[in-house]
Amino acid sequence: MAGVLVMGAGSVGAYLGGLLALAGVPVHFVGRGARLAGLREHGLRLTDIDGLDKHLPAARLALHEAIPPGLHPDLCLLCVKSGATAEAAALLGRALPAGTLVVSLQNGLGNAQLAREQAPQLDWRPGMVPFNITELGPGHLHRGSAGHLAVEGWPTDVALAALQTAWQRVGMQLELHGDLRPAQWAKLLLNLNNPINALSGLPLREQLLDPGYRRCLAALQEEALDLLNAAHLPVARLTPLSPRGLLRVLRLPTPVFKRVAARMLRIDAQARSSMADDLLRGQPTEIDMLCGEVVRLATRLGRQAPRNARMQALVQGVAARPRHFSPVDLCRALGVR
Ligand SMILES: NC(=O)C1=CN([C@@H]2O[C@H](COP(=O)(O)OP(=O)(O)OC[C@H]3O[C@@H](n4cnc5c(N)ncnc54)[C@H](OP(=O)(O)O)[C@@H]3O)[C@@H](O)[C@H]2O)C=CC1
Ligand SMILES: CC(C)(CO)C(=O)C(=O)O
Repeated sequence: MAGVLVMGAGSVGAYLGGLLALAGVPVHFVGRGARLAGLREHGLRLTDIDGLDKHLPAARLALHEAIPPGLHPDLCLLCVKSGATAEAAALLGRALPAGTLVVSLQNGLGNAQLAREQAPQLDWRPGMVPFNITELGPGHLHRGSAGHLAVEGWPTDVALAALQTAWQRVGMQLELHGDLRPAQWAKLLLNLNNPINALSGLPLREQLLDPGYRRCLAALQEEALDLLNAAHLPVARLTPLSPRGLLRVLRLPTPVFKRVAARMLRIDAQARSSMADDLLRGQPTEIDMLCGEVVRLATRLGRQAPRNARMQALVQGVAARPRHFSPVDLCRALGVR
């Protein structure tokens, strides 16, 4: 590949761009603040749950505070949080040649469309990152769970085919989907755990081992699944269990859950959701793109999503006045038995 631009060199951008750099692709990273400073001082260390441990010294990284003028990348990876999408998309629209393919590797369903509205001349594609990436120290990104990346596209998309080949060289699988929405909804269902994880104050694995938090997750997912069913919107299967099967498994007693969901629990002991990271850093959360999307779906159907709406309000409240919710407190707040 001639080159890739990473817009937003945070957890996802630095990790996935770093893998491309390891595969020999010229990568330009645009970042800011402490994250960029960390990369400049320490370079990039990439580790994962399967034993990867690679270091790219800062001298080998093309790090920028703004998109370098005159850049003609094969494609761009948009890796900013949802609240920064509109601004980043407008900057990309001014800097990149018309027709450049830009993949949104962001959670939720609405980011690619939001970006398209800012810069319609670029070729925006939604993407999906199924695994967790955490910054373990300045410049040190760690993948703490597993899965295949997915992007909306076809094998005839030359830039995507090259991206697929480059990532494959370093063990990262990318699937192309003609319509990504079923996979995006499936990912959103899993992301309904993000606010629970953030409010629990616990690492993901420990939080999922608590039956009260799991009942809250099952309640949020069930509400969303009933609405998706009513709207005739298909949901992809991202895990060995179907989305409905997962509801039953989440409600099992913990010793049985541990056995049945062994693959789902293959998460690093320290990994937290990206929303937990946001709350810890005092940054805006993506709750509107997750529970908010479920509430909007309910409104479109003339129905309600009271539990997702309540969760949205809880996260907004905690962002203003930090606190943690015990499983009992959270079940009570969401009206879950
Ligand atoms: N982390 C994870 O495990 C996963 C995350 N995701 C999704 O991926 C997306 C990115 O998440 P994540 O990597 O965790 O986010 P991070 O906050 O770690 O990274 C985003 C980075 O982009 C920077 N940024 C934002 N706007 C600009 C700009 N205009 N110019 C330069 N830099 C900019 C941010 O700076 P600043 O902080 O100053 O705003 C930040 O450093 C989100 O939608 C998230 O939900 C999906 C799956 C897993
Ligand atoms: C991988 C997962 C589901 C949980 O870490 C995530 O998408 C996130 O943290 O935003």
